[in-house]
Amino acid sequence: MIEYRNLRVALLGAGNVGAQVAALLLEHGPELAERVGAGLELVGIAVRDLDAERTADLPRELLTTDADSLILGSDIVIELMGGLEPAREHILQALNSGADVITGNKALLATHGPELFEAAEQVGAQLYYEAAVAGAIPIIRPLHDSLAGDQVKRILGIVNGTTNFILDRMHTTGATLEEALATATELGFAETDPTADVDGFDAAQKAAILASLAFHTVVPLESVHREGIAAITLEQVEAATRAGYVIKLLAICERLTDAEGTEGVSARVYPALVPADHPLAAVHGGKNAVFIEAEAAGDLMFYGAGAGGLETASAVLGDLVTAARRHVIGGPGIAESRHASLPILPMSSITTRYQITLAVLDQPGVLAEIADLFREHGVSVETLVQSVASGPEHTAPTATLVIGTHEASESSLAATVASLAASHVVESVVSVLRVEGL
Ligand SMILES: NC(=O)C1=CN([C@@H]2O[C@H](COP(=O)(O)OP(=O)(O)OC[C@H]3O[C@@H](n4cnc5c(N)ncnc54)[C@H](OP(=O)(O)O)[C@@H]3O)[C@@H](O)[C@H]2O)C=CC1
Ligand SMILES: N[C@@H](CC=O)C(=O)O
Repeated sequence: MIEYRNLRVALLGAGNVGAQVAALLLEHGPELAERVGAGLELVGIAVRDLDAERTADLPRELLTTDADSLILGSDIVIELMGGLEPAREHILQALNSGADVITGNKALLATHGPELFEAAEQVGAQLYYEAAVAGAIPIIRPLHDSLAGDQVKRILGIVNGTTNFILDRMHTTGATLEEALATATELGFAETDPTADVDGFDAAQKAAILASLAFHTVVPLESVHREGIAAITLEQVEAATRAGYVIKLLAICERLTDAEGTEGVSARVYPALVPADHPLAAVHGGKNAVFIEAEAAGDLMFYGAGAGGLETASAVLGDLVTAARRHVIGGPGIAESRHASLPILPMSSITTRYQITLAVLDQPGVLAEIADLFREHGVSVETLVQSVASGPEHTAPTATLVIGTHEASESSLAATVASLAASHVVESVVSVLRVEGL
């Protein structure tokens, strides 16, 4: 028996995700009302173009281009427009009018999160964002609530479906990056501007959100080290496979102590070699997975669809039910806890393992010379594989060396690579990849 008045829900955006949210809400409205204890009335859907094709059949009379009027008088506003503006303006307008807000907009949260959370706190409203990281996978609520009493040490995640899809296609079918990206776009994984995926911006935004939440500190987007997959070649992918690895774009958020003893936070995104038998290597297609290492809970893994309209709509509707229940039950909003103020450590503070591929002269003394360069910079070599190359492009006999290191600091590794590049026995540094998950 529902006694509470209907809650007015405004939806901003009816694209890949928004259209599915609207369709599910209209289809399952009565069932959701039972779960909430109040009816959920979709009062309108703001779009740019009333005549654009939609991925779901939506009642024409719900569509409007007047987002401002729609927000006025709504209890809950769902922002699925994407981009920074006018999404930021609309969210602030909604919060300031006392509405709770749900968003999947990681770009906005990573850029203007503190301002938005502050605005929510001021008026006692809630800002929910489960869909902003890893699509359908519940990861925000576990970090926000379930692990609130624990100490998160490290998060290692595949958080961008598009790049995982691309790398997976390159590994499994030999497709080029461009071919695989075209398919990811058709499937609705890719951002409107897919360089946001390929160049690691999307993953960096998610890393900033995860690190801020996990370490209760503000981790600005600019502090996230970012490398994308644009430079990853089929040759590197094949070489990784031969060596027993797969290449994955990883987001890593870590609480660590640097060489000077400063405790801080590192958030970074880069393509890394992951051992083929590691669980992350088995994350295929547009799927995402997030590992969390926590002091008391130990290792946790979350896996599922990281992108896609329908899948992401599930996370949005979960937030909607949570927000609506709070309206029915009442009580103040719970402010985001971001007051730890841990320093953000630079990339030079991190340590990991590396795999360096070199084209070198194939002549006596070369190995000794290269070993000396590693020793000089304090980087310990763990494995070395040599293969001899021949062909018209080689004027002198050339060999390829694939060198795996023990754990080394980023700064020592950078110095080693600079010395290798300058060495007369090295024709070129073919690639440097970090190795994670060993
Ligand atoms: N796609 C995915 O798999 C995932 C997406 N997200 C996030 O969810 C959000 C939505 O993504 P997605 O659905 O893919 O985006 P789309 O680009 O497919 O859809 C955006 C929607 O917003 C509308 N819109 C854009 N600007 C305005 C404006 N100024 N005024 C009114 N309406 C506007 C568009 O209207 P019109 O249709 O008329 O052009 C469109 O309906 C983004 O923040 C994205 O990062 C999060 C997780 C996964
Ligand atoms: N473009 C994103 C969509 C979800 O956040 C991705 O590929 O993961």
